[in-house]
Amino acid sequence: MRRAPAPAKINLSLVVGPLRDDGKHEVATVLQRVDLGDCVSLSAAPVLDVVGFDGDTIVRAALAALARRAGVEPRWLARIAKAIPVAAGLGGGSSDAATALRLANDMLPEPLAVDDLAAVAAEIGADVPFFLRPGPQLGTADGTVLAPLDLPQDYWVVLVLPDGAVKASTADVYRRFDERDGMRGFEERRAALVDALAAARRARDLATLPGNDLASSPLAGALLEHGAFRADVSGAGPSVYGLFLEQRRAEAAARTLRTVGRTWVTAPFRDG
Ligand SMILES: C[C@@](CO)(OP(=O)(O)O)[C@H](O)COP(=O)(O)OP(=O)(O)OC[C@H]1O[C@@H](n2ccc(N)nc2=O)[C@H](O)[C@@H]1O
Ligand SMILES: Nc1ncnc2c1ncn2[C@@H]1O[C@H](COP(=O)(O)OP(=O)(O)O)[C@@H](O)[C@H]1O
Repeated sequence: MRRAPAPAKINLSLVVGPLRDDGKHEVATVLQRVDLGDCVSLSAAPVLDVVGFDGDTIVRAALAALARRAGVEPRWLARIAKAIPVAAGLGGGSSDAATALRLANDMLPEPLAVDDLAAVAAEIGADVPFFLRPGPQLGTADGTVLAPLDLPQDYWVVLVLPDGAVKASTADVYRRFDERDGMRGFEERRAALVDALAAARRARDLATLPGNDLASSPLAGALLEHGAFRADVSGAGPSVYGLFLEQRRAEAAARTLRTVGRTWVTAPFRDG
């Protein structure tokens, strides 16, 4: 049996552009894994089975796609221990899928090359290839073309999932963006993100990254009032994150915001 963590992500920036012919949007997004995570374990089994989380479709689809690409039968039992809230904009399903792909690929007699594994991941979802890579990444095209970023990691992250917030599907959130005609000026907004990334040497500099074009929340303002140097919605929401320089202030903010929803104090995920 092999086991590995499947960390959540936040989008430190999410610049959205035009709808493409394949139904996805051009984006430029800064993806950062955080230390709140699921755990995925994998063992050899007579058939493909996924246990531990009843609603899983994505780990199953990923393992089936890997087996097809590798020309083998999908003979794995995956076990998911869920800690990341579901449909919260924190990428839990994508992270589970990427972790399962990595573990299963390592068990193949002839593992797929890194690029082939990333291609299988991209078939499963736009966020999945990111979770195959270490460290923060800039995601472009539909989010699956990745480039590593050398960003500060010395801050605390408060996550808030507001009570009663039901996530519209990611597809609906992108559709609403189209209705707002938000894709105007995409090239300029993407260039502004690249410039801000080049300038980000200290944690506090992350405050100058462009925000989230898809979603906004008054909770971001509340986190800033509690001392966050940056706060925004993660992905299509509804989770909101705040970045703090001091653990003490992060914990105080999380305690106060427990009146509006579930909160976590975490930090950038470190490999190894
Ligand atoms: C918004 C983001 C930000 O990281 O994440 P979440 O908030 O869902 O975690 C991603 O772009 C979501 O990635 P993911 O959740 O993997 O999306 P997918 O399964 O590939 O696509 C679901 C649907 O979202 C829309 N979609 C997704 C990615 C993209 N670049 N453009 C889109 O328009 C499409 O309608 C697609 O059918
Ligand atoms: N292993 C899984 N973990 C979480 N969600 C899953 C999983 N498999 C399928 N899903 C479905 O994927 C959708 C997106 O879930 P998730 O990845 O948690 O959130 P998000 O896309 O908001 O980051 C949910 O509707 C959920 O039911």
